[in-house]
Amino acid sequence: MVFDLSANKLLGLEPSRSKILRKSFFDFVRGLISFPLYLPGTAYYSCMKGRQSAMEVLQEVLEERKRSVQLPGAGGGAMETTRRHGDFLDLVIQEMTKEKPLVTDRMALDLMFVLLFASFHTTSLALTLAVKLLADHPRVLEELTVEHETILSGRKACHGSDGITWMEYKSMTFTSQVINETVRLANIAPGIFRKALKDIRFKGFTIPAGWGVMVCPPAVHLNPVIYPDPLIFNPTRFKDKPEIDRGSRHFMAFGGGLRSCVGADFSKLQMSIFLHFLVTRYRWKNLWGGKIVRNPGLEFSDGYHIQIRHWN
Ligand code: HEM
Repeated sequence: MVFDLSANKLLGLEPSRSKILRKSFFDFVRGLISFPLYLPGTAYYSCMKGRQSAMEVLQEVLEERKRSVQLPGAGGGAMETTRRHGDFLDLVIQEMTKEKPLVTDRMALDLMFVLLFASFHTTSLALTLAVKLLADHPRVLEELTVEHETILSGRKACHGSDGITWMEYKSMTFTSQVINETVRLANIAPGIFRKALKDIRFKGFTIPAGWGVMVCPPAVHLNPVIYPDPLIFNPTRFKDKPEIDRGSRHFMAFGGGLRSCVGADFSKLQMSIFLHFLVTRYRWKNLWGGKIVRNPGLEFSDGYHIQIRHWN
């Protein structure tokens, strides 16, 4: 679901076409952090093959879209004369068809690849974990449901529309705590990379200029000094902590600083909408699976299967 939505909003792909791409991305993700042995049968090999076939599909999509626009010099001003699809690729093509484009074909392909990867693998994992944690913590589910039922009754009293408004989204304070607590425990990015631009003194050690530094978010998010009982799912620990929205030394699920996640706000919105409909319309119970492993990223080794039914 998350992949199809991302593929549609970014590249305008219909589900039938994004299915092919999804398979390649799954192969890519499976071997993303693996021993780099390029031999058939290894995780690394399937990762490289997955990337290759995803890039082939993306190349086709890019070529098709380029053919559908009028290039400068071919008469007329690029995008103005062509059909807009209302997706992110429109903007990329718009830049590529300028007289002096900043984006080359290669950059466009890498951009499409990285955005698809960054948007689906992360949010879908976080949502899966959220569904599991809520099923395992009925009191949290109850409080979350109350927040969303209150939104529904307020809406009925006012305008009766079905869509979530921005004000309603902004009123989802407990939902935001649930999301923060879920991504703290999920540690979807097990490592964040930076480069030391100058010598850095740290606790008696020097990190020389030019060295790569791997920041390890789980070491922060599971530190009992910062988060007492760190393995317990307790969304209220994020009550009254608005500063974590920008990322901090103590909360870096979406990274921090200049290179922090560009999709964080989008992803939180997407998760809030998902949770709104989930808790107001459905109930579910665990069937099997749900075993969490770290490889080193979050994985459900035997999947996570639930039975879901209409509730309201
Ligand atoms: C639960 C959802 C998500 C999580 C946990 C997550 C986490 C992260 C983390 C930890 C980083 C590294 C930040 C750093 O180095 O400081 C990152 C970077 C990035 N994320 Fe996300 N992300 C999520 C969703 C998304 C979505 C939905 C998109 C796109 C629509 C996205 C696009 C990106 C991009 C492009 C970068 C690279 C930013 C840069 O290097 O300047 N992410 N994300």
